[in-house]
Amino acid sequence: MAEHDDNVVWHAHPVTQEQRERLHQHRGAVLWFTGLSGSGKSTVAGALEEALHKLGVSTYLLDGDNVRHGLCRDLGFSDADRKENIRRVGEVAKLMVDAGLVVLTAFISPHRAERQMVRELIGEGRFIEVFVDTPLEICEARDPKGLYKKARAGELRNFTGIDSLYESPSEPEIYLDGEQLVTNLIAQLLDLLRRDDIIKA
Ligand SMILES: Nc1ncnc2c1ncn2[C@@H]1O[C@H](COP(=O)(O)OS(=O)(=O)O)[C@@H](OP(=O)(O)O)[C@H]1O
Ligand SMILES: Nc1ncnc2c1ncn2[C@@H]1O[C@H](COP(=O)(O)OP(=O)(O)O)[C@@H](O)[C@H]1O
Repeated sequence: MAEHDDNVVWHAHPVTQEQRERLHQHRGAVLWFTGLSGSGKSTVAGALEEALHKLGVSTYLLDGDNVRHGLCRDLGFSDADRKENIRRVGEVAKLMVDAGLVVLTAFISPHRAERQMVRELIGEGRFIEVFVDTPLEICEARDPKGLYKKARAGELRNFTGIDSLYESPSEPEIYLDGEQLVTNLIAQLLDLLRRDDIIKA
């Protein structure tokens, strides 16, 4: 892969992030959902986006399943490919935060190192790590896509939680009990966004 070229110079444009944020009447930030497959990332992120949209917040939801159909369609589930997946999504999220959006991302993002990489890329105060903590047994019982069944049968390799590692966040900005009602989880997330002055109280 080509590295950064010294002949490529950053260009500062006249309209700033601050001006875009003023227009949106809220700050730009990323809610980075992480958790096992089936933990509830997409469901909770989708419901939160709906609630924010009703409040007039400009949002965008980046979802692993969807991004892997386009931007990351060339990537699989080896450690190296997962790392590249998260790097690309982190860069896209950064641009969207610069545009002044509240970005929601729903990726397993199983490794601490990659989540830390995105945290540093986005910057403290704008990166909100949301740990959807649902026990493996519950995720496996939910199994909406039948993938755990396939992984247990040996038909799917490197499946997170089965034969590929998930490293739980040690200090997420918010911890969600993935067995609670989705409405309770949304209330907790909206409280956090108001408390951190991302959206208006
Ligand atoms: N081997 C393996 N391990 C984990 N997940 C797998 C695998 N193969 C396919 N899938 C499906 O891909 C979805 C996870 O993609 P992500 O981009 O979120 O993964 S990662 O962050 O790069 O680890 C994940 O979606 P979610 O269930 O929504 O998490 C699965 O449906
Ligand atoms: N808080 C919750 N309580 C009960 N079921 C849930 C909850 N959150 C998600 N689910 C269900 O669990 C399954 C997996 O949710 P999903 O959002 O697809 O997880 P992920 O995106 O983490 O793979 C879906 O069938 C969904 O309806």
